[in-house]
Amino acid sequence: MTDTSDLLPEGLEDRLPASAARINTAMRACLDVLDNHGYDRVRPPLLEFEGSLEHRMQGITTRSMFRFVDPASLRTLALRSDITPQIGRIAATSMANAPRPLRLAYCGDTALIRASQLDPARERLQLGAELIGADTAAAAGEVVALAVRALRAAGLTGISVDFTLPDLVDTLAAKAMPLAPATVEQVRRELDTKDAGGLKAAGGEAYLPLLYATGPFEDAMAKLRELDAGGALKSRLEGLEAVASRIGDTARITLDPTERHGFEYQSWFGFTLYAHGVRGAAGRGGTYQIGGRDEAATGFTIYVDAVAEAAPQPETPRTVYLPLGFDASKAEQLRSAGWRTLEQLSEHEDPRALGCSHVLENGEPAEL
Ligand SMILES: N[C@@H](Cc1c[nH]c[nH+]1)C(=O)O
Repeated sequence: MTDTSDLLPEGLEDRLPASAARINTAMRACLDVLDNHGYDRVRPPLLEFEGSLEHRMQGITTRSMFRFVDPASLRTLALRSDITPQIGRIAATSMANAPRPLRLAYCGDTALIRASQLDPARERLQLGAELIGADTAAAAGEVVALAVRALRAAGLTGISVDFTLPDLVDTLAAKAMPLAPATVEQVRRELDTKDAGGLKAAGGEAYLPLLYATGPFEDAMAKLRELDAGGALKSRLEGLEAVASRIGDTARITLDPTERHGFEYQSWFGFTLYAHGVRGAAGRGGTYQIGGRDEAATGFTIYVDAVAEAAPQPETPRTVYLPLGFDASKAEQLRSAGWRTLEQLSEHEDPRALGCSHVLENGEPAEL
């Protein structure tokens, strides 16, 4: 019987060995790719002052974060729900004088008060890279290509990248397709729900073609180009072309120019990563502005738990049982040759039940 005090809160779970091993394998594969591409790992803390998480980037609210008063400082702390704003803080403060572009990588747990219906988990392992000091098409291209490489290294297949233009409505509403400030949000909402009738009723008739400029990249781009009277989107569309050419055929590309779910702070460019077998998104990224220093940046975050679930099962390592009185130097030799060892502690152990595939016999591993 489980004592109720042993239960975990909703959306939180223990990762037992098989699941932890999958996560570890995926995490290592992705981190190696980031390191190989010159991204230096940093480790911001799990919690910090609420204000510093909130003010770093536009559109972040701490409402979805766990918050409490710190008995030491008597100030409100928040548990991070996203690591990117922390990287922004590091770039704007302790690494403000580091040469640009600055390439940083990270991996750590995040927590959310309220999960979504699609993904009930309230603890999520984020892993990512941020390229600080550039939000050009070249920077975005590097970042998207890197994200795709990381997912491939984790063993994922059928990778696709869905591009979006998070500030599209604002850009168009400013001049090319003017909207009264009061109707901008309404138009955005109708575009979110892809409701043509609602869009017209809200006074956003001019925005109707945006509803249809979605799908496979080239087709959707052709429609967007048609719409771009006056060239308000010219530089953005060229940017998208450049990013797409960088990805080549390593991933399928689609475009949904008005998608803004999950893009609270991204500016001209955003993307969502999908892959075969991954429930929901495998990751997300885009360009953004770091507050305080007002510096442009581009980056991505991979949602490791989701990725690990879909990644191929890591190979079961060969484990050799070391019976009482074994030769320590032989055991050391086996470990350096890639074996996993397990020492006998007492009589009457069952090496097979303990996960061993071999036993050390006459100085050599013998199959069990
Ligand atoms: N941290 C963002 C994605 C991102 C990273 N860099 C820029 N955007 C997320 O998890 O949705």
